[in-house]
Amino acid sequence: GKTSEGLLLEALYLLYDVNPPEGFNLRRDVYIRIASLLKTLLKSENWVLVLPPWGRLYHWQSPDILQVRLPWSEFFDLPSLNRNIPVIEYEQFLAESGGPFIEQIYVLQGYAEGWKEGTWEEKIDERPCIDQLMYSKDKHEYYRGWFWGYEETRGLNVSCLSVQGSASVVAPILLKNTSAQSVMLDRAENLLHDHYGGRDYWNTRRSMVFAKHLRVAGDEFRNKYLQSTDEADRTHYNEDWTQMKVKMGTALGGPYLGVHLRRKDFIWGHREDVPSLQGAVKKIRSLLEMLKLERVFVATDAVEEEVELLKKLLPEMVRFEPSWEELELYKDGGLAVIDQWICAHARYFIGTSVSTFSFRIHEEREILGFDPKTTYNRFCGEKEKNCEQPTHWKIVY
Ligand SMILES: C[C@@H]1O[C@H](OP(=O)(O)OP(=O)(O)OC[C@H]2O[C@@H](n3cnc4c(=O)[nH]c(N)nc43)[C@H](O)[C@@H]2O)[C@@H](O)[C@H](O)[C@@H]1O
Repeated sequence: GKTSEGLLLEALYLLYDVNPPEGFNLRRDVYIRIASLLKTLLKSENWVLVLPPWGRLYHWQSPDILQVRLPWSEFFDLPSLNRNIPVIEYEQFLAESGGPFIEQIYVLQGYAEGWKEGTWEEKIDERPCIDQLMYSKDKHEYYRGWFWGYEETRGLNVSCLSVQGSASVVAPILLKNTSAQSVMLDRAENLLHDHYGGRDYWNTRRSMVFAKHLRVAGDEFRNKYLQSTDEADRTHYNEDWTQMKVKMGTALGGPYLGVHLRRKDFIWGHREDVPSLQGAVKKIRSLLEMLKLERVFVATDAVEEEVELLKKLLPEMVRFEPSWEELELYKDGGLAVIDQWICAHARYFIGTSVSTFSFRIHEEREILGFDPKTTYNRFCGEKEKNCEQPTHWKIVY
């Protein structure tokens, strides 16, 4: 993207996608990895990240609402993302680049031979594709693919890259690729973090500010049903995340216990680290007593029968139960964000083992300035012998 005099030409576009079965909060983690790759690219060329539209997620199961081709602005605040790295929505890419074409697609994969124990090295090589390609040629020899539900989009060239390493391992390949103006990395979850939990990680994480309309919906609910306001709870939020730096332990949180109870595919595998509903309620009651709290807010993906049982076991529980209009407006993704936002503002939080949904709540509370003791807690399975609690990832500014 440079002339011989070093002048910047038009932007180069980086696109990416993730393995279809992965959920929303795992995808948020992949965004952080890609953002650090983009920062590496920006050191020498003028790249822009094209945000992959949301849609057709396995966990978004509400019937009768169309949840595809959703822009990031449905869930996140675009100006906040842009204070970290240059990003644009896919629709803007289509308008700017003048057509529904992505010039180069690299499908990321592992190495067919695996890697030898004890000899970890970062590497990347163009290799034959291992799995069957999720792209097929149309009559013009262009590649069709999922492309987030944009049926007109085509790829001009598809090849596979075997990778082992952190996100920036791809940078040399993108930088030396002078011809393509748009490059997509598919199966981007194969890249690791450049530096998990470091300053760069946290800057990107802090820039992922939820869309204002979702925060407002969560705040109104806190106020109305949980007697929780930022004033009383000492959880002031700065609209400009670059200006927000709260001393740990400053936040008090609303007078309620926040709970994330991940169910569905987390219990179908009969995992040892996830409690029964009875077990979870027992823990909730003991926490309420210990914390001298009367209210409990529960975020869960439990199926209807389980919710009914929960209501019997824990009649005082408060949940965000959307009206039809609210469901249509916020969609499954927005409702999950509202649940997370309310959990993030609780006096004390307890989540589910290894759920990225719970992890993102931990981070939100870290940003708000909660004492880690009130955040890094999880339920234990009844049969679990050694119930290790979540790691405290301290925020770095
Ligand atoms: C087994 C693995 O689980 C991983 O899930 P995990 O980390 O919990 O977290 P997520 O990646 O967010 O996927 C779980 C999805 O389920 C819904 N969900 C879960 N809990 C709640 C809740 O309390 N409230 C609301 N409103 N919705 C909830 C929501 O759509 C969320 O994005 C997946 O990312 C992986 O792809 C894989 O499926």
